[in-house]
Amino acid sequence: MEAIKESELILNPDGSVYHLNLLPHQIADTIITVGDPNRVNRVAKHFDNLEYSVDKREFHTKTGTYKGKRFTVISTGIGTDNIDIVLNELDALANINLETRTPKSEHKQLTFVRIGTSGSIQKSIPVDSFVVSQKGLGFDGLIFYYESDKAINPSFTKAIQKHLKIHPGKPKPYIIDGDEQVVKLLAEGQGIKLGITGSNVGFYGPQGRVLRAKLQDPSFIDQLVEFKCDNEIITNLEMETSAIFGLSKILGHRAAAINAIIANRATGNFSEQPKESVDKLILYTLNQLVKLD
Ligand SMILES: O=P(O)(O)O[C@H]1O[C@H](CO)[C@@H](O)[C@H]1O
Ligand SMILES: O=c1cc[nH]c(=O)[nH]1
Repeated sequence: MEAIKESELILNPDGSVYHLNLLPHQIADTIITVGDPNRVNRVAKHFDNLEYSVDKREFHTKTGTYKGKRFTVISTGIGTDNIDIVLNELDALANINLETRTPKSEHKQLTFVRIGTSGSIQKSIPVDSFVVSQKGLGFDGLIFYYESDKAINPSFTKAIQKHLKIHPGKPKPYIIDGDEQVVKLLAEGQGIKLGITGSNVGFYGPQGRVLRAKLQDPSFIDQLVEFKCDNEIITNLEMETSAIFGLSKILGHRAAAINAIIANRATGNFSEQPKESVDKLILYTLNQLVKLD
């Protein structure tokens, strides 16, 4: 098999992958992703022991065990463009022989779980609640750079493309399923909501926020609120889930996401205790994930 060229799979002088600075033995099979680099320590402080701690740019990584299960927690920074880097480099660590630069003959499936913050678009989902993403709805267009026909949920993607009045200059929206088993496990807790999570390419205009710049389509959030397919609704907006779900499906991994709702866009409220909410979410998620095979 032909080796992947140095310009395509870039390795640092110590053999680690280019942006993450990680070596294959430094990652676990279960990987928690968070947007904020500061959140990595807030997850890893619960570990029984810490094996590795590696930082480069916004990508901070810690690997250790919690209740005997091995976890890696990594910050992705903000946005689906960073997810392209994080998912491809983590997959390379697991599934490419970095010495021969060829894909390994045996596929290793990783499990990705995003622990994030998000804004609810439904009145009925208050701040400080937790939402598990049954599906990711992408406005980013990232997966269309890959062969992704088999990754998308065809009926939901068709339904959202029909429902939304999307300006032709914007990427087409797409919907991807989260991993059924991991989603179910994360949704077990009392009061946890399930829904479709929208991932937008920005925090302000792309999520319908107006400060000074006027929106091309002021009805966008209302259109999202009204969408329903097979009794599933769009619950919340953030900036990474669609790409994590999409690339995981394309690369043969499992993915789920759970978000603390810190803003309610329908009522205009912001959480009075976002840090406490996220810390509660972290502990809940770790305790659920130790039950995973
Ligand atoms: O809190 P994190 O995980 O960063 O997630 C949300 O917060 C950031 C925006 O403030 C975006 O990354 C969004 O997805
Ligand atoms: O409304 C919100 C809150 C957190 N993160 C987002 O991307 N949007």
